[in-house]
Amino acid sequence: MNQRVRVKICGITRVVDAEAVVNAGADAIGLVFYEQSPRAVNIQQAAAIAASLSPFITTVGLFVNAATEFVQQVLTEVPLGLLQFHGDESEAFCQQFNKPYIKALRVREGMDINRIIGQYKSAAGILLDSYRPGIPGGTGETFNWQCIPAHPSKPIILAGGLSADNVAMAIQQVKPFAVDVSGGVEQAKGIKDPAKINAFIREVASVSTIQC
Ligand SMILES: O=C(O)c1ccccc1NCC(=O)[C@H](O)[C@H](O)COP(=O)(O)O
Repeated sequence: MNQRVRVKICGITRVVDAEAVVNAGADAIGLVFYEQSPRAVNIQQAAAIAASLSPFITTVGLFVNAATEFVQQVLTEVPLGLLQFHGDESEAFCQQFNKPYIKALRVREGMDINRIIGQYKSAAGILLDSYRPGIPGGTGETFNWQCIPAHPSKPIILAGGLSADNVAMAIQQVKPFAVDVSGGVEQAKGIKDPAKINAFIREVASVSTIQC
């Protein structure tokens, strides 16, 4: 089966950036509900961004070791299509919200990625990101893509240090289901750059037909 590589632009903090993402043809936006992030949004900001989106764009809510009650509160106030757990959450934690979710794994040398994917049988997909001690995500750094198993049991969303300069090479090497970018399409932390978003999506489209 031939499949287009999907694009998620993470760390949207402004309606104007969400509009740029939609106009460029991305599939999903990410809203970071993690206070320590420079890209964090509060519930009011998130609700305004989500309300501004066109149909068929997935709104992804990103959490890092959040309390159950906080995730539930966000879900009652923001229409999220998908949850992204970017901390040390267990499968039991992730699936309790009865929402499709993706689990982020921060890849380290020697990690048995297939084994860990096996611990998240209920996940809709697995996001692979770079590992840097003390920083849960949005590092702007790539990792060794050769660590990624050739035939993972879940759709892979490749993240970590992607930009228009390397995303085509990444897709050709990894053949992911989707790519996820934040820092690589910014002009400043939390502020997206429409020209970089357009360039990123053009590069994805240039190599996007893969054999599944
Ligand atoms: O963006 C953040 O600040 C962040 C903080 C804590 C957990 C995750 C975070 N971001 C996740 C992402 O934006 C992406 O999934 C991914 O990490 C790619 O980021 P980048 O390397 O900047 O493209």
